[in-house]
Amino acid sequence: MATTSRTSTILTVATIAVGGLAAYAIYFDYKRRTDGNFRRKLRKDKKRIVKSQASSETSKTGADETEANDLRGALEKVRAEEMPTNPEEREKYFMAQVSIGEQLCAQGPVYNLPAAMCFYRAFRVYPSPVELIVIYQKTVPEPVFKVFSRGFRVRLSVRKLGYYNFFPPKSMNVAVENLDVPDGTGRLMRKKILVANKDIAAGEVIYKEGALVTALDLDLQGKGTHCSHCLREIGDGTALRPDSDRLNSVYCSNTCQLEAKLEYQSLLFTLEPPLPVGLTPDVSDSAQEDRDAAQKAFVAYLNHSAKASPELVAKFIARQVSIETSKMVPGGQPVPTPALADGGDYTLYDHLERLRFLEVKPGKNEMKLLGEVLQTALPGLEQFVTEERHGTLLGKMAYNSYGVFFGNGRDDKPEPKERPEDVEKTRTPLGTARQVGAAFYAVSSYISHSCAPSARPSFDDGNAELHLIATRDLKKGDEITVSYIDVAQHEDETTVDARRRRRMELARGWRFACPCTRCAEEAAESGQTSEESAPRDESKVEPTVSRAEESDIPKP
Ligand SMILES: C[S@@+](CC[C@H](N)C(=O)[O-])C[C@H]1O[C@@H](n2cnc3c(N)ncnc32)[C@H](O)[C@@H]1O
Repeated sequence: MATTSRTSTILTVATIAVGGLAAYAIYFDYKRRTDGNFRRKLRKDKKRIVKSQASSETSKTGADETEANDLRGALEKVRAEEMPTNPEEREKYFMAQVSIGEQLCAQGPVYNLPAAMCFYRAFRVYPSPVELIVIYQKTVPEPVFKVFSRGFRVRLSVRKLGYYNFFPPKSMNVAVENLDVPDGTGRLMRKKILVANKDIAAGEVIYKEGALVTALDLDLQGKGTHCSHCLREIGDGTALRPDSDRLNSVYCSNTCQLEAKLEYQSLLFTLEPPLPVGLTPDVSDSAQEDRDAAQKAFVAYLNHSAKASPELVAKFIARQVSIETSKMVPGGQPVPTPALADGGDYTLYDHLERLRFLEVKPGKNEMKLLGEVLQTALPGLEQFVTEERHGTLLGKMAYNSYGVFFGNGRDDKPEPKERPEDVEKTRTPLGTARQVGAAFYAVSSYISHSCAPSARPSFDDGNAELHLIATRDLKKGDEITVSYIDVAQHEDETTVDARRRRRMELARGWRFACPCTRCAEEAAESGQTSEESAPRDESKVEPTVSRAEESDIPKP
């Protein structure tokens, strides 16, 4: 592949990783509108195909319907076929299918569907589906590519609707269920809850879950007391301090240093090649200077904001890009990829897409500063971090993150300068003030709050891996809850005070009125009948998710 074409493929794969597979269509459209070479190539392909097809173009009446049925039938057939399992056979199969597909393309429009199915078979065994679509888009004749894309869209919707059949992995002993609850305006909103999928005894570990991204509290960054990647406490003088790291990161081990480098650090906070060896486009000295300046400005912003969510967003984007692009290097160093589903070919973006969030207003210039870090590392990547996407990502990180704490937590965290309602909150049963950092988890994000929770997060390995422990015996199907806040009644509080404090913190951080039995019982005991200033639940899901998920919620 020529260098420029290779570079643009890498970039497209990276941008799709950020936006999800569905964003591919938007990218395609963008390229068509803006890229002269791309348009010329399409026109050329089109002419060639139109010429070969003109002779056999007949009446189209009823053709669409027949085509759709034929396509569905053909996809079903391919899905039922066995796929080779070992890598060499898969490669041979891939080459054979592409070659037959190419031959069929030359045979005229009657063969468009069989040709597209060959490309679809090849697609099923290719390790980086995103990359292959980009290549197909550039090389497969347009009419055949159209049939393939239609099939691909069918596959996307099947994939979308089937997500919870694969996620979370059965080995985690939990499942996601729907719960339709009043939203405070007379309508129902669909919440997701986590339930046990087997009986679990009090004290047992329900599951262990690794963080998708972490952010050490900014006042601890660079101190050498905690690992910037896994958040582990580090013994005196044993911290590894890589040179020229803009964030001042330190690591507890070579493993953490390498993981961080592969997942996000190279792209965001160093001048090292942002992508695996062999994929990084050449960069000039002046571009490196721009990169340096952009990273310094972003880090200055992070330190000033003292919030974890902007850092979590940046690391999440970088990790997606690293995972997807690393698949393009056969035999290269694999970027650690979390096993979050029992098959189903889901990307990191799929695990984020369905999560509920509150809208947040990013800090001034935040998106621009992040965009410049991305743009100076991989020019073009920034175009996918639109204002809307950035706001959504930020909302999801801020709303779903857990605080990581060890033992009883720290007690030396600086007092926040913001107003109480603006202080960033993570789910921490000891209170956010006691965490050493924040971390984002795909499965644990689904756990609802209760003031008398059925489980608690614990970090017993001394790092950011979350161990979920049952606080009482659970039966299969029971809801798993944790406390998002400190729910203990403190010595200086009456029951009424403690209840009020809990409800205030939940309203500030997550904007919902806790309906748990403890809140209800305590209200009844103290003779409170009406709810004091219950906030309307303003949390939401992305429109693509609500359209699919909420269409079957009963209307009032
Ligand atoms: C971080 S999300 C947890 C996952 C969420 N249950 C979902 O539907 O995706 C937090 C949101 O879940 C809902 N939630 C959590 N605990 C709740 C509870 N005890 N009662 C009602 N809603 C709750 C609220 O909408 C809250 O803002």
